[in-house]
Amino acid sequence: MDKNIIEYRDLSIIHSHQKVLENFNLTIKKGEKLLIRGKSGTGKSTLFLCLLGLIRPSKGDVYFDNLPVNGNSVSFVRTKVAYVPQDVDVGRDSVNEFFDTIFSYNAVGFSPSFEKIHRLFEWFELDVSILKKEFKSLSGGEKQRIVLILSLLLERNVFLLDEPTSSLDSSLKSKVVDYFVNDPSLTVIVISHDPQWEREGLRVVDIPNI
Ligand SMILES: Nc1ncnc2c1ncn2[C@@H]1O[C@H](COP(=O)(O)OP(=O)(O)OP(=O)(O)O)[C@@H](O)[C@H]1O
Repeated sequence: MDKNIIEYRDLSIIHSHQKVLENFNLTIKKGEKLLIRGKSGTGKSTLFLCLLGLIRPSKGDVYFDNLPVNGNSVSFVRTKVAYVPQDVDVGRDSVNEFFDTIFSYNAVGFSPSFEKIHRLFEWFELDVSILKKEFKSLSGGEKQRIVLILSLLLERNVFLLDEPTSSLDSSLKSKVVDYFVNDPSLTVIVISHDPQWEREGLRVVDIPNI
């Protein structure tokens, strides 16, 4: 576990004249598990969006697998990273249609097996009948688990999880944390205020107020 997978070098972000991050440095090694904490508005989600090329830094660079994230590398980065945002809106689609849409993209290039879908539904305590329901009609906790399952079905090794357990009860939180923390092949960066993520071996990074 000694190869750097993500590096924020001297990153500064200014959103509409407001300084959000200033000279921020962070190096993440392959297989590491990181918990990002900090007050609301300190720029935690912005760190994820910079890595995905959705926000351009005002100063500094982000590197993924030693490549600077820019117009040439961003599609590569997006095929390697699974991003779970705080809120997901998929219109009126059923869960099945939502999955079909994601797996129809050329950048994904495969469909998950039914066994894998069923195994994950079982692990996260969801009934497969939910596949037929409108995503919009699900409870907050069901939606969170569906999006986490989707991120795992993508078979990527780097996970950016933005408050992924905020709507789950304690026992489900623990299952989600177990799943992501116990697999040494995964690099996991989670933004959460939930103490359940504070596991041994997980590095805590506090984003300062500026
Ligand atoms: N596209 C944008 N344009 C202008 N301001 C933005 C933009 N995106 C984010 N911001 C501002 O940048 C700051 C940091 O936002 P960010 O979402 O990264 O914070 P956060 O630490 O993840 O917050 P929270 O814990 O509340 O989710 C906030 O003040 C936000 O309003």
